[in-house]
Amino acid sequence: MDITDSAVWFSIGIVLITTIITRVTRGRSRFEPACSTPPPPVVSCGSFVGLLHTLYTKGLRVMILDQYTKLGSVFTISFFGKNVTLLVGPEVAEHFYQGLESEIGLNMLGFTVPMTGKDVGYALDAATRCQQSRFQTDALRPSKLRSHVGPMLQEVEEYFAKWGQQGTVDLRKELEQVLMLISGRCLLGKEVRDNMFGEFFTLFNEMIDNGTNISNAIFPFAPTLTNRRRDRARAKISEMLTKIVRSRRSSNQAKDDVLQYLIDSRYRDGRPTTESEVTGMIIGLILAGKQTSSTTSTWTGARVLSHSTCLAAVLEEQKQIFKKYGDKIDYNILLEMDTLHRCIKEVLRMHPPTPSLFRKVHKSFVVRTKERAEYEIPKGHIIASPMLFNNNMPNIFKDPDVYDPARFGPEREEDKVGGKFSFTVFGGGRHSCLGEAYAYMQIKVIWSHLLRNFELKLVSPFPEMDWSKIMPVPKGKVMVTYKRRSLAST
Ligand code: HEM
Repeated sequence: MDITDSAVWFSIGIVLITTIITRVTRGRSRFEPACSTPPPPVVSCGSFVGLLHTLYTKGLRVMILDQYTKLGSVFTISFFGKNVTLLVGPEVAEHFYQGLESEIGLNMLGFTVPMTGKDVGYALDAATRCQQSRFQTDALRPSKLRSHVGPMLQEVEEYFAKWGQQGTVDLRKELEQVLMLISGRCLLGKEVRDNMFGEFFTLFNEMIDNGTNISNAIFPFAPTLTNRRRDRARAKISEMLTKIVRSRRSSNQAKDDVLQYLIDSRYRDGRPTTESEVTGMIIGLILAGKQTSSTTSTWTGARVLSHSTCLAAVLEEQKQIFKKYGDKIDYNILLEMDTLHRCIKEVLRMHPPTPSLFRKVHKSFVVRTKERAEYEIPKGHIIASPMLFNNNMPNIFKDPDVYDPARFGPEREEDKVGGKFSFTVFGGGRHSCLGEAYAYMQIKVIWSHLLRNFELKLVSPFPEMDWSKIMPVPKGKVMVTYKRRSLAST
């Protein structure tokens, strides 16, 4: 990781968090009852300057490592009276992921509300959101996913059929496109995919571009130009989707896509979902899955194509599967692609699309470190689970800077040996990702097709990380040359 960039990212993160805490805590009592368990050690204002210096000169990981070595796995960064407590490593992560929402809040995700709308997700109370999560979980469960493989494959085949015999492309742009087509087809359905795909995703990209910057996260409702652009795009998206939901309902058309599942979902009291809830939930799913999957697909290309042993291993796997099943691909065959799966998982370890998760403490709680020290994390603190650091802890992941997919193989299983919360790239506990299986599935459909049909070479330098977004992405173009080939003849 680029040191300066990570430093900038972390500083921006700190500023963002401070601002959010200020906004969230404004007007509330600061008094917390005294207790016998001590609070975590604090990186005070004095050391804060040193901390920033380390951050800018040596990077985020070294900075956290310094504090981790000095203070242990739980420490608070305190500045201008605000507190962000880092919970480093799996031993102290349990309550972060498992705590009740009344105790550990998700307020940090409030910036998504202007995009998903006031009737869904983080705009709602936990009980209603839980029911909506159930609709989304059901829509993405394996029994439903099976039927998406065919349409995904068709989108992928049609898209890459347009490539010539050989050429040079920006892999990042190509993969973004194909993933949008897959979302259009499997999540949104035929009306969007066939009739308004271009317009829909132009608007969607406009909404994301103007809605997921650090500034939106700090001031999601301020009357800024970017917020206005975001809202304008969102209003048009909402209009398009509302028309589709209304038309499907009035004509009793039943489709096999996630949108239809959300339209047909009912709350426990029998109430059907409203148009604006369906619209908000489907936007939420695309929002959660689009950037994360396209970033991961691009990194998969960059890593595998830069690593001859991995490239040979994934190719050999495709050859063996091809020998067994010919060019047929279905849900079960995708599950057999273990080597490819591990290559993607290792990419996620090294390039987690969400480098850290944040929560707000609503009720003080006690954590116990592996050295048996106990600390009470006071109400009002922001807590962070820094995946970017956790995924690189050498006591869990051997030689963490080395791209080594075999670490997840049956002999090593480093993520399991380290304990329940060692690998939280898809979150964990109460709010773990609902789209994990879907994400792996679409990335495997794309990469198995590319490996089988093209000889690829990365021709631009290995990409750096662009930290200017809430979800960092590969910086610049990721240029790749391709030449058609047939796996059967290799
Ligand atoms: C490589 C791809 C992906 C990664 C790395 C990823 C990562 C995550 C993470 C870390 C969380 C937890 C957030 C938190 O605890 O604050 C999450 C939640 C979520 N993800 Fe994903 N995600 C991916 C793809 C997807 C896809 C494709 C979908 C849907 C189609 C999806 C839907 C969701 C939803 C709905 C939640 C919210 C769960 C809740 O709040 O209960 N994700 N994801």
